[in-house]
Amino acid sequence: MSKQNRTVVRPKYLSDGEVKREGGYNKTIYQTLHMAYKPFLGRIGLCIGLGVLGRGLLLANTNVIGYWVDTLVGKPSPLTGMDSKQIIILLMSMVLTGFAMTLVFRVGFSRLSAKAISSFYDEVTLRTSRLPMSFFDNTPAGRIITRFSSDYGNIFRLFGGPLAEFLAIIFDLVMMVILITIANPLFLIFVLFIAALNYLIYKLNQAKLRQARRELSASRSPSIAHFAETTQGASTIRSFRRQASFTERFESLDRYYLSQRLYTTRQILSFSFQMNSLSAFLLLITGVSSYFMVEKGWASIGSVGVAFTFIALSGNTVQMFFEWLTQFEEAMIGVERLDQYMRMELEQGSLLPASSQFSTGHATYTPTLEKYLNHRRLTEERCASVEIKDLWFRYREDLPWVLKNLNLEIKAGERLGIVGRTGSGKSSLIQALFYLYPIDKGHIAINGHQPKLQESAQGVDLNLYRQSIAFISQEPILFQGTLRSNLDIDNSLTEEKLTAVLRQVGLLDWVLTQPQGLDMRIEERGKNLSLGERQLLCMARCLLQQSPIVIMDEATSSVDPQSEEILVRATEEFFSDRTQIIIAHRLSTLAKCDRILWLQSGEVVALGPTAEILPRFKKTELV
Ligand SMILES: Nc1ncnc2c1ncn2[C@@H]1O[C@H](COP(=O)(O)OP(=O)(O)OP(=O)(O)O)[C@@H](O)[C@H]1O
Repeated sequence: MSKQNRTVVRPKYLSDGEVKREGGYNKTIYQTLHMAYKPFLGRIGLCIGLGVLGRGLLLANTNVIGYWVDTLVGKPSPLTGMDSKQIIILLMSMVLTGFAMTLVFRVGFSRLSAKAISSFYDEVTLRTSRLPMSFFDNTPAGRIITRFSSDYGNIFRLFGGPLAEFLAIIFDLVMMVILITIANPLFLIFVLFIAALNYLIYKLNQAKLRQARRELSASRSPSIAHFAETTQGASTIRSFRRQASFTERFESLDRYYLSQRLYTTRQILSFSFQMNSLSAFLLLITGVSSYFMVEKGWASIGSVGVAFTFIALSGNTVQMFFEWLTQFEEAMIGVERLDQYMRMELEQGSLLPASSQFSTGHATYTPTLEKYLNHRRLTEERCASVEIKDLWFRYREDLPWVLKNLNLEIKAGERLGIVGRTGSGKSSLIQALFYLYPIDKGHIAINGHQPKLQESAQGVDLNLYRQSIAFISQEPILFQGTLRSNLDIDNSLTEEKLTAVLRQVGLLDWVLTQPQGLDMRIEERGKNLSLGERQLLCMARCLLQQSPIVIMDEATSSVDPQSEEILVRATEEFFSDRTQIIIAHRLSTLAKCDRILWLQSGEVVALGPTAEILPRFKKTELV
């Protein structure tokens, strides 16, 4: 397909923005593969040794048969003096030993390689889950999914097993060169000539093939991203009857992907055709030359038989080698794309767990520190104070400030309500409290502790800091799994404790009516539960977390009056000994707050006792 043709298919609203690399691979991928295979190098070396020997024994049969032919026509050979029975036994033993060695190599190598490449996947996951929030804001989910599914699929399809096949082909080629040379060194010239021509054809195609595969990988994610977005918004799309435009967009993106696939397939076919033609041509030359070599007495019939068999076989093997090489390239492009995620800078203050094996320059916990932190809390008190000092906050350097010079102290055990019109910065203040985005100016501290965001800075561990805040968000977040796993994330709580908390939030009767009780299945994002049930479950999870600070972001906006009452009670009773920060659109929920913070365009309009600020806010904003 011509370049022009391919541009026509490209959809006009392809907005995925995948970065397409050109030229050679990123050098870091070799380091990455080395780190993945390092723990297995000894055993892999042993498997490879067995593989080479095994293939050698299987192929050397041809040489033994060649010597046998020479013996039969009366020429001296290494087998002179052996009878047919002994030669057959020798051949059989070589085949059986070679077969057993090849089997051990294939099975052993494939298992080790699969383990090595899975460790790479784990390491990428460890780092990707710790990337800054801005990465997730700016990267469509489909693009991330493609890297972890399609790209990783390409890697595993080769490194997870068939790489042994590819290596076996390489062993065959090496052994063939050795065995041809043993049969008659003159044939080495043919072998080198064949190898050079094959290499030339490969080089002529390599850049085009590599680029086609890269483009193919990059063209997959826009349609997957669009698909994911469509399934998430299916009910909205139906209610606005926008199915047609979504389908059209999907088809357009999919056509783009298919055109890339077609283009790549054509490149591979053209390459295969060139290799096939070359093999046929070379076989003809070798056949004719061998005839003249025997005629001139430069080679025995047996050695010509051996060399001709190998050269005919090597034509196929070389072709297979280059076909595998293109698959290898596809896998390497996958490694390159995942490696890119693995090398990204982590969120400020985030450290890799001590179990991380790859050294990529990211800060990592020591096992002692990790163990120590597992049993630590920021404070053993039931509540904690929050200090916000000269805080300026924005989501990215190129975006405007959303919180401007905020100064505020929330006392331990205080209940603070936050009000403000939509877009005034209420939720952003919560993001800032968690340090989810870098804070360039000012700081926030809990009980006087700021998180340690740089290695050289002072402060407490970021996770320890975050654990001291529990959050009930606008949209209750539940995960696929059981009810129990959603409440007890690290599986450390007793049944009694879980039941007691469910009773507190008024959900126990409902749970008991479920056939599987606490083990009932929760679907993706809790979509098999009502919004109110989801919110109450999040409330229960929050209670179990026992954090000294509890944040509720519009927690009462979408539950029925009865559930709202439970939530209001929960705020007043269950969390009464905690520091509470409440953002509620129903101002009745805020009536029991000690103080109200009134925000407008990211600035403080007023901060004071509820009885004073709430009526002022109502008068100004709700008239
Ligand atoms: N992830 C983000 N990236 C960039 N800008 C954002 C992001 N989230 C919010 N903003 C911007 O920050 C400003 C404050 O938004 P915020 O969500 O804090 O308002 P809010 O007071 O909580 O509004 P609401 O009551 O509607 O939830 C808005 O202008 C919004 O566009």
